[in-house]
Amino acid sequence: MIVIDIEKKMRTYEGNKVLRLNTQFTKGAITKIYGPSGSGKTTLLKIIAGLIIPEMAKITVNNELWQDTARGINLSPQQRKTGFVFQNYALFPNMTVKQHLEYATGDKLWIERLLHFGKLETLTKHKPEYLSGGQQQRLAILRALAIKPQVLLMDEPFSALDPEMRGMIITGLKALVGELGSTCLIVSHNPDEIDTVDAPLNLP
Ligand SMILES: Nc1ncnc2c1ncn2[C@@H]1O[C@H](COP(=O)(O)OP(=O)(O)OP(=O)(O)O)[C@@H](O)[C@H]1O
Repeated sequence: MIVIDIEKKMRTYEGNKVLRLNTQFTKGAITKIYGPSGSGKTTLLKIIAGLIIPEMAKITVNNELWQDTARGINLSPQQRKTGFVFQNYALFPNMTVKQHLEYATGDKLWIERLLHFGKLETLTKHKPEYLSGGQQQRLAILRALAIKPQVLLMDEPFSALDPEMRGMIITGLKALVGELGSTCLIVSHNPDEIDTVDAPLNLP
């Protein structure tokens, strides 16, 4: 579970805006995050991952304090070990599909399972430039899952997938999140994309 209380000034083209949030996200479940462009969806994910430092933050994950600006506590992104699916995938150009996963984990059985889940078993020797957009996006999802993260942060993770593939990935992802007991946040533009048990978070 993530318990979060944050304030972050955002420099937008309309002037300064403050992202304020005091809420919690359930373990073993997916929460969707909506909001107009520029409302701070990506910023929120990066704050949780430790990639953006807010003016005020208290973030607790499964009873472990990750950040408390009042007490000068701030775990590094490496210490937080979140799984992150970036909007632009951020794949390694010189690594094959399999190397991306081996870089994250030594668990060979888990890698096999992920490759099957992401329908990439036949493409293990390919580098990103030889993958389609949808295959690259699936690889980004698998890499994020490879570390069996307590916290899985996904920024528009299904945007390049066709409806059939999207349905399969979402079904598999829900099962994996439940199995790992991860807290998963998904930024989405499409309210109907994925139905979840938890109520969505709507940023103004
Ligand atoms: N490190 C930062 N410090 C201050 N402001 C930032 C920082 N990073 C981004 N911003 C600003 O915060 C605002 C919110 O950006 P963000 O990317 O979180 O929006 P978003 O809701 O994800 O939008 P979109 O749906 O278009 O991806 C933007 O105006 C952006 O310029």
